[in-house]
Amino acid sequence: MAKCLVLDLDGTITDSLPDIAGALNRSLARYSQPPLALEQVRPMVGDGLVVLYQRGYAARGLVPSDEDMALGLADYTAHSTDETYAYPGALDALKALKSAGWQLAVCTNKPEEPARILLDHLGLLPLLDAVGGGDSFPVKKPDPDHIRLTVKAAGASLDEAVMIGDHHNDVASGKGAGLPTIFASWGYGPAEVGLEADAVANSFADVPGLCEKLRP
Ligand SMILES: O=C(O)COP(=O)(O)O
Ligand SMILES: [Mg+2]
Repeated sequence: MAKCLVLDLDGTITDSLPDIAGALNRSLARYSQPPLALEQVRPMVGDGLVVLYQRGYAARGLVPSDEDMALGLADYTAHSTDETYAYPGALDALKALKSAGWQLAVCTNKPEEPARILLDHLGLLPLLDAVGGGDSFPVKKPDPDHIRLTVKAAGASLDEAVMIGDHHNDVASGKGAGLPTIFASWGYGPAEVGLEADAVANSFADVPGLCEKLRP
């Protein structure tokens, strides 16, 4: 079996914050609430859209209804590529790993439909062996089974996999599944998450080398 890099999506491959915050703020505007700043939304990202909406609404003293959630998911899915871009070097690093024989899988707490739309839009989907979304399985990060099921869907082995992410949930779930972990320092997580990881990447250019080091 081939080696496999499991990648988080938001804050690791893509800077998705503007579109996530945009959808949340359009939802809050329905209740005449002023928009939350990107800096306020950034630490709310990481546990999927439902929790994001709960946190965003809570910041305005509100609780989202089921209808708010359904409309919010549809709105985000329709706008997930408006202002979201891959971080510099992402495509080159993933192509380099692929050429070196690595399999690639995305494990994200974002729902699978907008995740696939976004990855397809950025030209990354053809490089991937699996996309494990926040609603693809009965579990999501930080549950290590989200990683295990994504690696399995890629047809890869946990013994040869590496996890990279920008959030405590990524490092915790990766470690829980027995994977060496890389902290993506350019994302949304606080720098302290790097202390929990086996390695810290400061740009995508670091990633292929760290992968080979962690799984020689
Ligand atoms: O949508 C989220 O809250 C987080 O998504 P991620 O797991 O790709 O960072
Ligand atoms: Mg993330």
